[in-house]
Amino acid sequence: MSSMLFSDYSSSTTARFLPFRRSRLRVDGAVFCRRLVGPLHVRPPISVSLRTTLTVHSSSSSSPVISATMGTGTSAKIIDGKAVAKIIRDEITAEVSRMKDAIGIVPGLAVVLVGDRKDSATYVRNKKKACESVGINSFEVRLPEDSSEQELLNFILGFNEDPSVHGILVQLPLPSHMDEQSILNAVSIEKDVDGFHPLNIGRLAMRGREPLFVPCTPKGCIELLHRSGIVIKGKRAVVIGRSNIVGMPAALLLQREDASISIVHSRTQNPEDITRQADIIISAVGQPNMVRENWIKPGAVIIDVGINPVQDEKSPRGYRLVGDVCYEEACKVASAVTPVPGGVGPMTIAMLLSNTLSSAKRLHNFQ
Ligand SMILES: Nc1nc2c(c(=O)[nH]1)N[C@@H](CN(C=O)c1ccc(C(=O)N[C@@H](CCC(=O)O)C(=O)O)cc1)CN2
Repeated sequence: MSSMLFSDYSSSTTARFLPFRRSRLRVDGAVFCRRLVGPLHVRPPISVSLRTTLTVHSSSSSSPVISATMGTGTSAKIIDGKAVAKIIRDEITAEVSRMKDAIGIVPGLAVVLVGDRKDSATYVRNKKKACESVGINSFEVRLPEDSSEQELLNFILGFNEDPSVHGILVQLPLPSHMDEQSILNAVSIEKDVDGFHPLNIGRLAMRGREPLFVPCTPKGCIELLHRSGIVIKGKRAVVIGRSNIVGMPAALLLQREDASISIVHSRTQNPEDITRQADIIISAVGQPNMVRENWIKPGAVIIDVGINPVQDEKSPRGYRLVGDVCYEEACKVASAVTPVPGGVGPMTIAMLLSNTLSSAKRLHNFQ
């Protein structure tokens, strides 16, 4: 019986929250995939001849799914999230301009950053740039780390009332003295472009109810599957991780798409026995290279949400980013894989733009 190596960030954090301040950089090397799962009970990999197939639209020039070029033994298609995100941004640019021409309204996004985490500051900067690139107005508030909850709430309440703001986002994680729940609850459900308000999540969980917004990262995962021609209906899907912002909503979304869902988490016994049955795996735990070849059914589709820094002296930054999934091994056994970086990450921001545009359309009754 193997014990789980990953922690799950079941309150509200996810892989990409962790890196730079809370945890030290993780060290790995040439054989990193092997080292990280040492204590696990490893079973022999399933024969490739048992390979099942999912419908993956192949590498036509217009498809975002392109063939892997990793050499012998590699068969997976690489799902290029950067390319898909660019296509989506172009679509949004056209819609923003159509809306402006028709009714003179420009969508607006307000982003609030508390504290000086470097990674959060980078994400906020990238969101601002992305807004500029599609013609969405952005409003940024930066508050010092020691701000009070009330100061932050005052900005949120102001944006709730501001008609030029159609989306409000509070960059997470918040400093530990702040109560994330009460902050997220304060965002108007109609401007909750992150989709983190409990009413939006509740609606996502209920049959026959529609959330106004779906959280950006899980929405990006599903969008990648759709745009890569991967059929979800009727498939077995496993989500690794049960965070509020990725794992849980990803499972709800897959269920809405008529997949049969299992959720694997830090208390799951023998997770690889469950993941090995999956046609689709979405991993969001923040453990570098945790998912190994023998966790993956031949032909499965792998969506890797983890963005984990590992030490790398050769990189100018001193580290490089790897996913939750051992990419080299997944490429050998899966039918399609998202890379890290360049997979789900860019889709998170594209979905934020998409949610902001939808919000402006809804608030102004523009079809
Ligand atoms: N309020 C929110 N806070 C946070 C969210 C969120 O969706 N809403 N998600 C994450 C961070 N995040 C956006 O905020 C985010 C993380 C990573 C990327 C991305 O494009 N990553 C690149 C790699 C970037 C690099 O080289 O450093 C990639 O994967 O290719 C986009 C957005 C936590 N907080």
